[in-house]
Amino acid sequence: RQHRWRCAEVTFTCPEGELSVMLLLLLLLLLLFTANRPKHLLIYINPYGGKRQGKRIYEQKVAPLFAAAGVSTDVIVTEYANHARDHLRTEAELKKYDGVVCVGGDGMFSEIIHGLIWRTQIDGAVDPNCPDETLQTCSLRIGIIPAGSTDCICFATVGTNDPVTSALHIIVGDSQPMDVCSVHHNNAFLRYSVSLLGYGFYGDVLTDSERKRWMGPARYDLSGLKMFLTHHYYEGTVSYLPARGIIGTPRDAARCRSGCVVCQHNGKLLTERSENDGEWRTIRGKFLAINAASMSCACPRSPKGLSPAAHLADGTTDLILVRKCSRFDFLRHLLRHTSKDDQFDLTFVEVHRVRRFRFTPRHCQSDSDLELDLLGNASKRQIFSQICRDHPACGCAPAYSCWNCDGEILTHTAIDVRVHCQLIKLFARGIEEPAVFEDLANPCAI
Ligand SMILES: CCCCCCCCCCCCC/C=C/[C@@H](O)[C@H](COP(=O)(O)O)NC(=O)CCCCC
Ligand SMILES: Nc1ncnc2c1ncn2[C@@H]1O[C@H](COP(=O)(O)OP(=O)(O)O)[C@@H](O)[C@H]1O
Ligand SMILES: [Ca+2]
Repeated sequence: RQHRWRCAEVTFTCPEGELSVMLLLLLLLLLLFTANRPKHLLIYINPYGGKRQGKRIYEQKVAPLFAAAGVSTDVIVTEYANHARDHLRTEAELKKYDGVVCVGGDGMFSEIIHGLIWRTQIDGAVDPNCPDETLQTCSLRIGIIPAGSTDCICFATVGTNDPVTSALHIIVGDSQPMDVCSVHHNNAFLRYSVSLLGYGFYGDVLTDSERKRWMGPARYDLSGLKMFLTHHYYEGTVSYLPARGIIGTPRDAARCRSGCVVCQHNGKLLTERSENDGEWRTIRGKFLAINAASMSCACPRSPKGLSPAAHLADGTTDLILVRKCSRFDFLRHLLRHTSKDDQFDLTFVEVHRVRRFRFTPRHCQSDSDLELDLLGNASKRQIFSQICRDHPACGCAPAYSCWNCDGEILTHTAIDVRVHCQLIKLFARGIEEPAVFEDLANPCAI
């Protein structure tokens, strides 16, 4: 609640008519030319997200504010999934606008960035399929009016999921840079991600929850419980390029806040330096979850987020590996998403701040890789007998999961992920620290 903004009317009185006209003109000029306020916005509403209230939220809470602030709008209510993405990619006359706004959840935001980033690369003659290309930054800012199920991107950039607050951040023209991960497979582009890329637990929760969409946001709670009880683990190899020379670690007590110096420092450093600096590291094992959090992923379900010290715009993602453990231990880890305890202070959890990572599930590894896994001299048959011992009930190879990519299912399992520092900008300013009242002895002075 402390991050909520509200409108207020202030009446100024001025004894002289001429002076009041001058002040009014000055104010109008300031608003027109000095502030970075948007004047014309392209708005996409997902009528299908969250509790299906997107259209009502926009019409009742947001449109009147835009009108009062003199912001003109072109509004499109989407008619099908990927409508907004495809419109932005091919049709939208982007030159007319100062920004694009989505009304919906993380899935709707994802559509917008896919449309905008794709369009920017094609216009700039950059090949989005090449994972090593330096992507062009998008010039249009993006606003989010939360009307989805988790709304983690809004919560982690504003501090609250409140349509009025988000509308006011858009109106005053705030600007918050944000990192974007590109996801590729064999030199083919798959998706972009800004919040959570999760394999295993979060991939399974998402797949199961999509079948329960009729339940609205509560679908995640039911699927979360079901997947917790199912307790699947997945084998594979994770390789990563640690972020070197940057300030900040995933275990810091400090948080990414408005005007974050870590983002400013690392952003500058990483744009100047070749990202291939450093050595790749490899980890093989059995995991309950592999999560990459490019921001804290804070949301009402997890107010600190999956990686509380992650940064919005530092050019890195926090790679969290939760190794196979008992249900009880996994529950301890999950409960720490919701409490103040350090969720990484567990023997089966490790976290690395990285610029790039790859994952290959066990079933995609070549035979020679598999043989190497088992001390070099194990035959393929021995490897399969190992698998069957782990799954006595079904006697088959272990199942494989999918990736949860900002709440969208990604069925490719073997992926190559690279962080693009500050590729997009939001109409936000990061989470503001609560005001510190210094003059407590004299509250009137405050
Ligand atoms: C037994 C106690 C369990 C407590 C678990 C609490 C877990 C909270 C995790 C929050 C993760 C947030 C990451 C955000 C992901 C969103 O992008 C994604 C899509 O959002 P939207 O399009 O708005 O619906 N949401 C999810 O994947 C939901 C994950 C919920 C898992 C329980
Ligand atoms: N008009 C529409 N009909 C059906 N699906 C849509 C429509 N517009 C957008 N979508 C899709 O709806 C999905 C969920 O959207 P989102 O806004 O994230 O809501 P939620 O937070 O409830 O998941 C996204 O995959 C998006 O592409
Ligand atoms: Ca980041």
